[in-house]
Amino acid sequence: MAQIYRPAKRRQAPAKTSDPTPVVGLDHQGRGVVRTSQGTRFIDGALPGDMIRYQNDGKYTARLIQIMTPAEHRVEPPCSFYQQCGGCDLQHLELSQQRIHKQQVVHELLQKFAGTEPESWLPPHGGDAFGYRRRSRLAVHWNAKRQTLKLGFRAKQSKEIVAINDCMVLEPLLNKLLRPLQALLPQLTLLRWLGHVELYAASTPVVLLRLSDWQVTALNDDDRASLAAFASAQSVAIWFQLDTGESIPVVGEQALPRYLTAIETAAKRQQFELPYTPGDFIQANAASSEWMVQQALRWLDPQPTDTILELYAGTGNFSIPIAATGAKLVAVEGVGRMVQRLQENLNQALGQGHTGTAIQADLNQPVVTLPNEETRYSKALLDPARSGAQHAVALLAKLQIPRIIYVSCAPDTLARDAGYLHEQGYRIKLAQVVDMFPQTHHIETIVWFERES
Ligand SMILES: C[S@@+](CC[C@H](N)C(=O)[O-])C[C@H]1O[C@@H](n2cnc3c(N)ncnc32)[C@H](O)[C@@H]1O
Repeated sequence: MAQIYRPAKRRQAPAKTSDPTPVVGLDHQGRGVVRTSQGTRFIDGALPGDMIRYQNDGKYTARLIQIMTPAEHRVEPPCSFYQQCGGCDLQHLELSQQRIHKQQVVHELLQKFAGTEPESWLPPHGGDAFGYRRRSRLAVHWNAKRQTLKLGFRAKQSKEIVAINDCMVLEPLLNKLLRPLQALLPQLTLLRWLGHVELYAASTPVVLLRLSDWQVTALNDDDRASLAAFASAQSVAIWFQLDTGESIPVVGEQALPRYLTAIETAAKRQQFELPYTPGDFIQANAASSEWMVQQALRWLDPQPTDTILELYAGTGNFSIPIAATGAKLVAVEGVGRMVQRLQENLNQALGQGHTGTAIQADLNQPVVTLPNEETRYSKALLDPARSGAQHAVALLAKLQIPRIIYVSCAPDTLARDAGYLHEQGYRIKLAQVVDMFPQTHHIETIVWFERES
């Protein structure tokens, strides 16, 4: 009989637990940093000032095994899901220190990757520590064999779903929907097409069910009755989102929900209610967003003589307050249906004779053509997604726009883009962190660039 050579399976040596090691930093993803003769390691849950033991679990990462001496600003995380849920990864750090840390991260990334730093910082702006999220996406997993449902958030560093029935950062109105939703979903035939659930709490609360491979005509009477009973008991509207990206109201209030934006000057405050389609972007934290819009507008200082270019405009959170000052506005957004909504919002909020134009363009393309290419813009505001605005900042620099207000939700891409603007002759006059996502490592920053003449 032929003998087949089989190499002995290599046994992985069990990971070694480190000696007691001091944590010396906190990175922009909220991970503690240790430095040893073998290199740097990033460790979830560790804080600068902790003395810890850890085990390596990746090329640059390690797992926290024991906190031998806790850092001065370490606190007991109040959420019972903290150990498993990947959501609020800075709950173990005192809130005021979270904000100091966020500013420090942006400062260091700007120094390191942009080779520049702001001439001044304003202290971080903070709002409510909990109960602030008015928009959230919940992952769903239905185990048909066991007939069990998981509705919640992804676990730390994993695709696993942690079932959550109480989330401390959700607006209470949304938090109270979690248990009833966990009871509702297993009753629905359409559960097998359900990809995820989104919750919105701006005007009418909305539950959006994201369905894959599904036809509206397939909604059966039992499902419709269950959804209607839920919508009525919980005072919510239920919407479906289809593969096309289109969202449709199914039961409950059929009109579009609305979010608020405003412009405030010493003389007056003007508030606008902007319709939006569930599934499209709205800022997650209503109070911080409203504050941020005011701050960005104070720095932008729109005047009726200005022509302002706004990039990544969404449905008008900044655009409507800017155009309300009488400044001429060209607002660019990538998603076609949001551009349409933005133009309608401008028309409805500001009435006849306003000077706001919404246009569609993919700002991730290296070349973006704006209408009336000869237009001289006096100021610009941009608010990109996490991937930043690599090509868009090149456009702004090419147009030689004297003042740029950059609203960023990702400090690493902000630093990259700031580096480019710095090379093109811009300085950072002022910066401020807005704590839009307390308890998490996510960092929102407003940065004011001025072009050296
Ligand atoms: C962070 S949101 C800001 C929206 C708006 N400023 C607000 O406060 O509601 C980013 C916006 O950029 C849009 N966007 C993302 N990628 C884009 C692209 N490649 N080109 C143009 N717009 C894009 C998104 O649709 C979204 O509306």
